[in-house]
Amino acid sequence: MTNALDRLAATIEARKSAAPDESWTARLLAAGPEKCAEKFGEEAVEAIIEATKGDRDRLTAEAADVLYHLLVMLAARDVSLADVLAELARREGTSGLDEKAARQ
Ligand SMILES: N=c1c2ncn([C@@H]3O[C@H](COP(=O)(O)OP(=O)(O)OP(=O)(O)O)[C@@H](O)[C@H]3O)c2ncn1[C@@H]1O[C@H](COP(=O)(O)O)[C@@H](O)[C@H]1O
Repeated sequence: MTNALDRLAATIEARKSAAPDESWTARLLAAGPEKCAEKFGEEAVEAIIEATKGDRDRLTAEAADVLYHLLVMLAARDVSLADVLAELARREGTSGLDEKAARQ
Protein backbone atom coordinates (compact mmCIF):
# COMPACT_ATOMS: atom_id res chain seq x y z
CA MET A 1 0.00 0.00 0.00
CA THR A 2 1.32 3.42 -0.94
CA ASN A 3 0.78 6.71 0.84
CA ALA A 4 -0.19 10.06 -0.68
CA LEU A 5 3.42 11.19 -0.97
CA ASP A 6 4.46 8.02 -2.83
CA ARG A 7 1.48 8.37 -5.18
CA LEU A 8 2.27 12.05 -5.81
CA ALA A 9 5.93 11.23 -6.56
CA ALA A 10 4.80 8.52 -9.03
CA THR A 11 2.40 10.98 -10.72
CA ILE A 12 5.14 13.59 -11.05
CA GLU A 13 7.53 10.99 -12.52
CA ALA A 14 4.86 9.99 -15.06
CA ARG A 15 4.37 13.66 -16.03
CA LYS A 16 7.93 13.72 -17.42
CA SER A 17 6.47 12.25 -20.60
CA ALA A 18 3.18 14.24 -20.58
CA ALA A 19 2.32 17.19 -22.82
CA PRO A 20 2.88 20.61 -21.16
CA ASP A 21 -0.55 21.85 -22.28
CA GLU A 22 -2.27 18.98 -20.41
CA SER A 23 -0.51 19.12 -17.06
CA TRP A 24 0.82 21.83 -14.72
CA THR A 25 3.57 19.44 -13.62
CA ALA A 26 4.61 18.71 -17.20
CA ARG A 27 4.68 22.46 -17.91
CA LEU A 28 6.86 23.10 -14.89
CA LEU A 29 9.25 20.25 -15.76
CA ALA A 30 9.47 21.49 -19.37
CA ALA A 31 10.51 24.92 -18.05
CA GLY A 32 13.64 23.32 -16.56
CA PRO A 33 15.23 22.63 -13.16
CA GLU A 34 15.96 26.29 -12.47
CA LYS A 35 12.29 27.25 -12.86
CA CYS A 36 11.27 24.29 -10.67
CA ALA A 37 13.72 25.47 -8.01
CA GLU A 38 12.39 29.02 -8.25
CA LYS A 39 8.79 27.82 -7.75
CA PHE A 40 9.87 25.70 -4.77
CA GLY A 41 11.52 28.77 -3.25
CA GLU A 42 8.37 30.86 -3.73
CA GLU A 43 6.20 28.20 -2.09
CA ALA A 44 8.66 27.81 0.79
CA VAL A 45 8.53 31.57 1.45
CA GLU A 46 4.71 31.45 1.41
CA ALA A 47 4.82 28.63 3.99
CA ILE A 48 7.27 30.61 6.13
CA ILE A 49 4.90 33.60 6.09
CA GLU A 50 1.96 31.43 7.20
CA ALA A 51 4.10 29.79 9.91
CA THR A 52 4.92 33.19 11.37
CA LYS A 53 1.25 34.24 11.27
CA GLY A 54 0.07 31.05 13.00
CA ASP A 55 -3.01 30.10 10.93
CA ARG A 56 -2.93 26.26 11.01
CA ASP A 57 -5.18 25.70 7.97
CA ARG A 58 -3.27 28.12 5.73
CA LEU A 59 0.07 26.68 6.88
CA THR A 60 -1.21 23.16 6.15
CA ALA A 61 -2.21 24.19 2.61
CA GLU A 62 1.11 25.96 2.00
CA ALA A 63 3.02 22.94 3.36
CA ALA A 64 1.23 20.74 0.81
CA ASP A 65 2.31 23.16 -1.94
CA VAL A 66 5.89 23.00 -0.62
CA LEU A 67 5.95 19.18 -0.66
CA TYR A 68 4.53 19.08 -4.20
CA HIS A 69 7.04 21.63 -5.50
CA LEU A 70 9.90 19.90 -3.63
CA LEU A 71 9.08 16.64 -5.43
CA VAL A 72 8.88 18.44 -8.79
CA MET A 73 12.27 20.10 -8.17
CA LEU A 74 13.81 16.74 -7.23
CA ALA A 75 12.28 15.04 -10.28
CA ALA A 76 13.73 17.76 -12.51
CA ARG A 77 17.20 16.66 -11.31
CA ASP A 78 16.35 12.92 -11.34
CA VAL A 79 16.45 12.62 -7.55
CA SER A 80 13.69 10.28 -6.35
CA LEU A 81 11.64 10.36 -3.16
CA ALA A 82 13.23 6.95 -2.42
CA ASP A 83 16.68 8.58 -2.59
CA VAL A 84 15.66 11.19 -0.01
CA LEU A 85 13.97 8.62 2.25
CA ALA A 86 17.12 6.46 2.10
CA GLU A 87 19.18 9.47 3.23
CA LEU A 88 16.74 10.08 6.11
CA ALA A 89 16.92 6.37 7.06
CA ARG A 90 20.72 6.57 7.05
CA ARG A 91 20.50 9.37 9.62
CA GLU A 92 18.14 7.48 11.94
CA GLY A 93 19.71 6.76 15.29
CA THR A 94 22.36 9.43 14.89
CA SER A 95 22.20 12.68 16.78
CA GLY A 96 21.47 15.86 14.84
CA LEU A 97 24.51 17.30 16.59
CA ASP A 98 26.71 14.47 15.17
CA GLU A 99 25.29 15.17 11.70
CA LYS A 100 26.11 18.87 12.11
CA ALA A 101 29.69 18.07 13.18
CA ALA A 102 30.15 15.69 10.21
CA ARG A 103 29.28 18.51 7.81
CA GLN A 104 31.88 20.89 9.18
N1 LIG B 1 -0.26 18.98 -5.54
C1 LIG B 1 -0.31 19.59 -6.60
C2 LIG B 1 -0.20 21.03 -6.65
N2 LIG B 1 -0.02 21.94 -5.69
C3 LIG B 1 0.02 23.13 -6.33
N3 LIG B 1 -0.11 22.97 -7.65
C4 LIG B 1 -0.16 23.98 -8.71
O1 LIG B 1 0.97 24.80 -8.63
C5 LIG B 1 0.71 25.98 -9.34
C6 LIG B 1 1.54 27.09 -8.77
O2 LIG B 1 0.94 27.68 -7.70
P1 LIG B 1 0.90 29.25 -7.63
O3 LIG B 1 0.24 29.61 -6.34
O4 LIG B 1 2.26 29.80 -7.85
O5 LIG B 1 -0.06 29.51 -8.86
P2 LIG B 1 0.03 30.53 -10.05
O6 LIG B 1 -0.23 31.86 -9.50
O7 LIG B 1 -0.96 30.01 -11.07
O8 LIG B 1 1.50 30.42 -10.65
P3 LIG B 1 2.35 31.62 -11.25
O9 LIG B 1 1.52 32.19 -12.39
O10 LIG B 1 2.57 32.59 -10.13
O11 LIG B 1 3.65 31.02 -11.74
C7 LIG B 1 -0.80 26.17 -9.36
O12 LIG B 1 -1.24 26.12 -10.72
C8 LIG B 1 -1.31 24.97 -8.58
O13 LIG B 1 -2.47 24.40 -9.16
C9 LIG B 1 -0.24 21.67 -7.90
N4 LIG B 1 -0.39 20.98 -9.07
C10 LIG B 1 -0.50 19.64 -9.02
N5 LIG B 1 -0.46 18.94 -7.83
C11 LIG B 1 -0.58 17.46 -7.82
O14 LIG B 1 -0.02 16.95 -9.03
C12 LIG B 1 -0.96 16.13 -9.67
C13 LIG B 1 -0.77 16.23 -11.18
O15 LIG B 1 -1.10 17.53 -11.61
P4 LIG B 1 -1.04 17.85 -13.19
O16 LIG B 1 0.38 17.69 -13.56
O17 LIG B 1 -1.50 19.28 -13.31
O18 LIG B 1 -1.94 16.88 -13.87
C14 LIG B 1 -2.32 16.62 -9.19
O19 LIG B 1 -3.29 15.61 -9.30
C15 LIG B 1 -2.02 16.97 -7.76
O20 LIG B 1 -2.05 15.77 -6.98
